[in-house]
Amino acid sequence: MSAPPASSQAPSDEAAAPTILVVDDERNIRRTLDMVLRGEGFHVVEAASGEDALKLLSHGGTPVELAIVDLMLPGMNGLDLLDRIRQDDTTRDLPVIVISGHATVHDAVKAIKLGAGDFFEKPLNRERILVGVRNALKTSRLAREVRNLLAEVHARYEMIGQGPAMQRLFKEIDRVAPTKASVLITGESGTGKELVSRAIHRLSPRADAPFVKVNCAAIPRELIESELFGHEKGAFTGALSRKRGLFEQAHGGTLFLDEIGDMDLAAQAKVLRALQSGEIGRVGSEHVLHVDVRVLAATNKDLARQVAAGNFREDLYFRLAVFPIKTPPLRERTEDLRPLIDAFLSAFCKENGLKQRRIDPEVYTALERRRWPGNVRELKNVIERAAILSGDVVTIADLPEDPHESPFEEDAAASESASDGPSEERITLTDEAVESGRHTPVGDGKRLTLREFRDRAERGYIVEVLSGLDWNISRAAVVLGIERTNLHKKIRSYGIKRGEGA
Ligand SMILES: Nc1ncnc2c1ncn2[C@@H]1O[C@H](COP(=O)(O)OP(=O)(O)OP(=O)(O)O)[C@@H](O)[C@H]1O
Repeated sequence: MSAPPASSQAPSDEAAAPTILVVDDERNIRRTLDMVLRGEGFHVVEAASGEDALKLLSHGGTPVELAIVDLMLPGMNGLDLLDRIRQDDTTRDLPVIVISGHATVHDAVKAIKLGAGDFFEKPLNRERILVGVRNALKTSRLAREVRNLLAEVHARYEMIGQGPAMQRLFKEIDRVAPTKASVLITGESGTGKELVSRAIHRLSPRADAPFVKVNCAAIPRELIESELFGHEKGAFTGALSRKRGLFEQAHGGTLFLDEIGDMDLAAQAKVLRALQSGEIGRVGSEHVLHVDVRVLAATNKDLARQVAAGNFREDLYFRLAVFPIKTPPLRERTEDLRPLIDAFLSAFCKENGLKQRRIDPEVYTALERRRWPGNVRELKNVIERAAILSGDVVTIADLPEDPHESPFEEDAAASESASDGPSEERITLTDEAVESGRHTPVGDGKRLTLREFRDRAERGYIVEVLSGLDWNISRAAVVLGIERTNLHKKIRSYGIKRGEGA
């Protein structure tokens, strides 16, 4: 292979040329790659072993932008090297292409699962190398840009979201934060309403003053007034000393009234008065205190409906909803699932001193199919649990059952109407007969068709696997080697009930 002339897509000058690390113990392969890549204007550094490659990567100097690693290395092999690269914070995102001979295609597949971007088979082909290298560099640059954008967004709002719904939300936060307007944040539980309120405070001119949160649902009705406005010593039984209320504590800053939909009507009247006049009085005191507080409120209830039902004051509703913001449910922004999953997994491992995990791509697909009624909070819990259960790679077997999707409950109706499922009347073989291979008909002496026999055997095996795995569908699907959705279908069509065969 002779060095080709530089092409039009070659990096234009030496300073901008990406550095590519070639790791191979065979000198000829290193020379070939060096010639092909240098010919295209790339900068090449070489290592003859995994150990040398790690030294080179940790050495500093010109940052390596791509590594090409042979899987068959003496000492530390290519898979181990890849694993080490992924475990190190400084090289975790380095794109890696693996080189494999025919004998190691299986390992190459394993390497791709471990995060290798591509693989070159020996003998090496010049065009294949150049296309692979350019693609890997382009993909990694795009990924870096997305990461940087996400990091910027995260630093500003402390929330993750790259899809249009979240971009709209961020814009609304930016608009309203600098003002003193009250904001009513509505949205389903776990969608980030509290995070929105904190972002508004942080991005407001009040950022250095207190942010005080009140959970209106958690304070007993008889205590809410003294909690919000404070009390004098002896104002009521149990008022052993003078106490500042939350409005007073938030003076100059922001008061966040969470679960406002659960505040009773008497307290609502007092909050309204405080908002209208800017004046509050401690319980048991004649004194009037002037407070400068910006109020943010949140609820997962339909407050307009609460107003119509007479459970919420209309005047307070309008006072709070000067600027309404709605946090979108997770099922309407599935494009945010992957960045959320990655961020939760990485943060959880870091916080708990665990080795960073990789994610089997099937995990994303499986989680994208869920409905997430508990929204981001539910997703976070699922990921943290999976991180605890998993090994180096989080797989679908580490995911808990989706509590909102049980095929067993829907079974009764489904199995009654299932036309292609096995008919109870016609199937006469017992499980034992199937297991022992005795295909003798029983009952009316009619022989089973092959399809009926196969269905019966399949049903019995699925029940056995499910009951052995505590009826965990994700794990059973892995053991059976089929998609979860396919297993769901089979459970329905065979009319399998949880607990049967026990
Ligand atoms: N966009 C997001 N990015 C990162 N984490 C998020 C995001 N949205 C929510 N979370 C996380 O999900 C959990 C729930 O968020 P939060 O408490 O703000 O929701 P909420 O809507 O106020 O819930 P509730 O109505 O039950 O009080 C928190 O752990 C929060 O950090």
